[in-house]
Amino acid sequence: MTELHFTKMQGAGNDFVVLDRVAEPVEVTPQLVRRLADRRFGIGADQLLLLDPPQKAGEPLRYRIFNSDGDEVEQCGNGARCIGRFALERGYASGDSIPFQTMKGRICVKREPDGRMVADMGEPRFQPEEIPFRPEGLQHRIENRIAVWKVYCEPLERDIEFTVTSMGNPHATVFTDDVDRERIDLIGPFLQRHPAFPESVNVGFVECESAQKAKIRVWERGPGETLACGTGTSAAMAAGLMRGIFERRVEFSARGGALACAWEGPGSTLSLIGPAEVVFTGCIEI
Ligand SMILES: N[C@H](CCC[C@H](N)C(=O)O)C(=O)O
Repeated sequence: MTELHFTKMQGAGNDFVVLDRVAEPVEVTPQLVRRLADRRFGIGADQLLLLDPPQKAGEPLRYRIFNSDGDEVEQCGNGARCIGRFALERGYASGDSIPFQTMKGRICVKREPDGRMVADMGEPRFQPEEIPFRPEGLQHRIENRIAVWKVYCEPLERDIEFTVTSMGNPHATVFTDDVDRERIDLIGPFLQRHPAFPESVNVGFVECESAQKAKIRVWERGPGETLACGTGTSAAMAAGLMRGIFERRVEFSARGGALACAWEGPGSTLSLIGPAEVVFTGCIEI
């Protein structure tokens, strides 16, 4: 048995177990991820975040993400802010910002004077092959600068419309009049199982209050509904800007807290602003 030191963190209620493998190399298997993420037999988390040494000389530290089901995924926005704060407080960078290498490219995280963290999430992508999304046979219309897809949702016995965005990981965004009444527990798994999403998908539900304000819920790939989803919020803001629904900065209220996104449009990267808090540190026998 060995002792594994961990830090429990959360960003707007999306919670993480963070491991510093620069200081404490440990083999991480899907079984270990599931055990650490288990809310009764383990520590409990939506995702496990790894801070790893650079993969190649001259590259930044590596940031890896595992969903609570043990699968490694490409990106996690709330996790980016948390791992950024974690790495800065451990002195892995001087100043108030730090870059990371992720599975799908480089991101950078910066500490704001008010204590919130800003994650530069890269440029949102919308082409089906970038998601990945295989819309064969699905109807769509072009709204402003983006395709809005339509699919018949058997569990609801009605059509649903969504846009697709990649933030490195795949997202479908459903705009709705009442986010609290949406059966996201039916629509989420339905789209995740749909053959159009060969790598499944995170499904966001957005209720616009104005061009600068919205409520959001996300049925994530992996844990299901989380209290907040950073990449889902980023994908929703990007899709909304392309549809002409949102302006270039939007304040979101998720069930676990407040997030904000700023994006100037295609050709620029999107910023995700929000909290990143340490809940407790500990060690566990593995
Ligand atoms: N469930 C996501 C990963 C975590 C995303 C979320 N927690 C965030 O803050 O972006 C996926 O399978 O792509």
